[in-house]
Amino acid sequence: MQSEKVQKYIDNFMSEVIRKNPHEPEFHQAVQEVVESVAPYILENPIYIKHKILERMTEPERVVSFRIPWLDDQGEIQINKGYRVQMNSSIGPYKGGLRFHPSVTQSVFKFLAFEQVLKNGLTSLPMGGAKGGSDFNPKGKTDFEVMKFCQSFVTELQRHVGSFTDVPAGDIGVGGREIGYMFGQYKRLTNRFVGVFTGKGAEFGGSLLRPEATGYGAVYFTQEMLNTQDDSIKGKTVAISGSGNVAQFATEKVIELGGKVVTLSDSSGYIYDSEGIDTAKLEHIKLIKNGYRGRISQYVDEYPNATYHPQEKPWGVKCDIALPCATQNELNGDSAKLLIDNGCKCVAEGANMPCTPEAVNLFHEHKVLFAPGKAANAGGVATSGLEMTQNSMRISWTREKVDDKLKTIMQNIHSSCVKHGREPDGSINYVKGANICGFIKVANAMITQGVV
Ligand SMILES: NC(=O)C1=CN([C@@H]2O[C@H](COP(=O)(O)OP(=O)(O)OC[C@H]3O[C@@H](n4cnc5c(N)ncnc54)[C@H](OP(=O)(O)O)[C@@H]3O)[C@@H](O)[C@H]2O)C=CC1
Ligand SMILES: O=C(O)CCC(=O)C(=O)O
Repeated sequence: MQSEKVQKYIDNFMSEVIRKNPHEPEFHQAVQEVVESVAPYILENPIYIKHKILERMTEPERVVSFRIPWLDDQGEIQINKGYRVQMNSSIGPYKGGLRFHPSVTQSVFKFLAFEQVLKNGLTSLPMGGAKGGSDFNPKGKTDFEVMKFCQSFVTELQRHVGSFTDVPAGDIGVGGREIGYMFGQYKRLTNRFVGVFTGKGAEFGGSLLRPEATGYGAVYFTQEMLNTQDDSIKGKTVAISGSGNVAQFATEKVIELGGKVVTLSDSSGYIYDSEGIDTAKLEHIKLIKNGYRGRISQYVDEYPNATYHPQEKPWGVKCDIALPCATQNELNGDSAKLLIDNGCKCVAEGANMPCTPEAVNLFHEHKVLFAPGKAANAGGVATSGLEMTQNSMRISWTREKVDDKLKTIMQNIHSSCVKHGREPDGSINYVKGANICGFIKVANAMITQGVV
């Protein structure tokens, strides 16, 4: 419960954000959460009010949107819409992923870019925040069509990015295949072999462990949260949503640490395997999703003891830990109630903003350990930062070295959340901790750089 003065500040601020950014519900949601966390801190430190930091932080430095024409395999012209939201460059070049999914809007990219600014601030690496992508749907497209689309996308995007300007990476619908095509086209257009994308193939400058980093990092963060209660992942039952990059590698790390993953999902439904998804089963899922680009339902063809639940989410199963790793707002208040009633004690967001505000409030109310995405999934962008470092130095670190650095970064983010998120009753509000810590880093850089 906020004081009357703080609540008034939040309400006034949000009504202005909504007035200036109409019809952008995801962006409003992301800003509201941050403002609620930082408002008391800002009111105690009026320098941030004088410099209008929050007003500037919620206005993107630049938004570009553009046409992407390309020819499909039938020779027909297709037209998609492209975006890049360059939100904040006060602590480094813009940095953040590209999403290819038919559901994207400017609101989605603004929320993702805003989250990215604070997340990147938490990593302690010099990266500003951006996000972008297209309403292109890679599902059902041939490799050749994906390549032609990526080439057209980069033909416009290349004007706005660069290794000292803006360094995109992957997100939903964008993995190693797409980054390879985009890197190739950028090199061809500019005649420069530079680290303008991260998540590249290891043969041409990609960091070892970048594909694994978001999922592994989310599990390292979960482990840190459990450590505060003298607990661990070993022996725990874990429900995971999604079956893409983040979900696959979160599953891999949970298995390695002795936990039992019982669910994975995609946008069509979820699978439940009461015996647990072991390494061999996970390899089969990787083949289905990355090799055939198939559906998670195909898992039960190979493992008939498991069950498939079409059009449902996995949050009704009994578990100790939940890792939502698919997309925004996939876990609502009703799902949170189910998880709490079934004894779930820890939730860490592998995806960006997968839990609705109602769900987050319930987790806090019931003292469920809850990690927001900007802290828990920061391992991906942090390892992208490590890829940028390796590219600048023209060297390649071993997998072990990158993993050590990733672990340390996740531990440091956890400590920062504890520092700023400790409540009077001793519990840790990781949302508050992450938001205040990310805010301070970016805000102080903005003040130092003047009114820009
Ligand atoms: N990749 C990275 O390094 C990082 C990713 N993230 C976040 O993690 C999340 C997952 O990204 P990533 O694993 O890379 O993406 P992928 O494209 O590899 O996988 C996405 C997964 O989520 C499912 N999904 C997508 N949209 C929906 C939807 N509307 N409803 C239900 N399921 C959906 C997909 O199912 P289907 O196959 O049916 O589409 C797929 O299983 C995103 O929120 C992303 O922003 C955060 C930090 C870094
Ligand atoms: O690696 C990156 O630059 C971006 C990762 C990303 O998109 C995210 O953290 O949401």
